[in-house]
Amino acid sequence: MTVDIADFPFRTVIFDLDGTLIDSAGDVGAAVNRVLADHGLAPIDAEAQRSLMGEGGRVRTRKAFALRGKDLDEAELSACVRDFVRYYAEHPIDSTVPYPGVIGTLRRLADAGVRMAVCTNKYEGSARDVLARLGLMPPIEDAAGADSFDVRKPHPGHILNLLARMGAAPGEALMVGDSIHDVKAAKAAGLPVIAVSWGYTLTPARELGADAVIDRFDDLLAAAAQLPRPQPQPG
Ligand SMILES: O=C(O)COP(=O)(O)O
Ligand SMILES: [Mg+2]
Repeated sequence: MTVDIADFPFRTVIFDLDGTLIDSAGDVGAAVNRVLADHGLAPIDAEAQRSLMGEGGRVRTRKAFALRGKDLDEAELSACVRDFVRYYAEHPIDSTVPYPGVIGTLRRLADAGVRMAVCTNKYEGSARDVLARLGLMPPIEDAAGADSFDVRKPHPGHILNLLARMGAAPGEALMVGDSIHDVKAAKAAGLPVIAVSWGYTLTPARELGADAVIDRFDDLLAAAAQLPRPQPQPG
């Protein structure tokens, strides 16, 4: 189905990053495995690494060590997270790529004047670095991470603070993500949400409670066109 971009009903789109715009689990997982190796622990395989995506580096590091039978106290965890961030920064895009259709779709949206930003549980610095290296910033104009505000997904404040920072109206915004954290944050913030089915979620995308699900990034415009149009806010 071809969609006229002029019919795109939202002025702003907030995208989740990992598992939605970019396939990053390989590079993230390699950094996790380096930290485990520093502690004499065996690496975690690719499938398990994918299941650790979506809640950010601190949760991922804690769960990775737990999978290897080691419970870290808060100070040990902080040190391991610092190492993870450093290792990840050394090799952020060795295997990371935007999913098929991302670059073309973002370009079409940007050309139509739609504003776009990323709301991720990655740290903001890591997110900006990866987006810039992949040539996605612009068209992505802002990125908020786990450390940008005092709340993060699934808290709605992660999205709402980002929209406020952009000067964008929540009532005219759409969220797109791959996990239950994205859907919960969007719904609590009052945004319609489209789930993508190729991400890292263990829950099938159609069970996340999103307003629509897409199986290809190229279907984003058509799916958005089917959603109830945002109502202009008075004032
Ligand atoms: O787990 C992460 O580091 C971030 O994941 P997200 O981009 O899907 O929020
Ligand atoms: Mg994600």
